[in-house]
Amino acid sequence: MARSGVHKDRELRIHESLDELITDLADYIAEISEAAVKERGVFAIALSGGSLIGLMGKLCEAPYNKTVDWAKWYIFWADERVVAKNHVDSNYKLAKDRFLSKVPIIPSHVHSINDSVSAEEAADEYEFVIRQLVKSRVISVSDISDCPKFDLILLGMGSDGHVASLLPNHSVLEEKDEWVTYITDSPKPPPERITFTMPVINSASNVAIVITGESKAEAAHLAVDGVGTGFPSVPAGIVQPLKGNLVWFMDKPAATKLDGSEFSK
Ligand SMILES: O=C(O)[C@H](O)[C@@H](O)[C@H](O)[C@H](O)COP(=O)(O)O
Repeated sequence: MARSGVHKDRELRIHESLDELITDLADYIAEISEAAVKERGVFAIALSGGSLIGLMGKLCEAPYNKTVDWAKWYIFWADERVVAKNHVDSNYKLAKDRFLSKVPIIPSHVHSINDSVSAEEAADEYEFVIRQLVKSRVISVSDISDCPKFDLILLGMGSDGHVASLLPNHSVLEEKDEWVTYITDSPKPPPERITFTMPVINSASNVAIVITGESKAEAAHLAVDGVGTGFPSVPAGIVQPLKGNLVWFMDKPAATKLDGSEFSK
């Protein structure tokens, strides 16, 4: 690993190469899955869209395809584009084509959104599904908020610093009451999306933000270094699980603008 350590209270794992990042990410996910299955008998994981899914690809290969207890996995989306499930923009389709169809996850454990209703209805229905699964303890519950406590939420970050579909300078960032909400004006197409709210992300047991490429370097700097400085950070900088762990996975180009010689070289 190029550099790994705590920087401004954040656990950063900055990798020399994408291959190294991909292996570390697979090991990290496999370890959290094993710990959750040992502790709770199940593993509830929320995915995002974008480059993240390709970066998880190693999980479909040996040894992970054999060693991970796939039958205990329950899949959710931290955000989803409100398009048909077979649409090229669908995060479900992306995950299905590149990951879910390659490992023995039980189809009924895959909880995607209803793609035949409006964004608002899809968000409401998705929250209802999550509420049922919290009741049956497939998803744990936070002991400090009334929020669900996912075992792991995986996030990518846009070059504007958004995570899930929580956009900078958007009222969606202020949503505190709902678990799942919606937007209809995403600048990154398609415009209609559902998204976990920040309180849900910050109630997870584990959150990973996976960032690659130089186009993310400025936002990574604002997110990681902007915290505690008194000025509003980008949405990624507001991710800070209240009682969970947060790990930032980066490649070197994404880390080039971080403060401090140790991390920015
Ligand atoms: O559906 C989406 O668009 C996402 O879930 C979004 O939050 C994504 O993770 C980031 O935009 C990063 O995407 P890239 O890694 O492809 O830049």
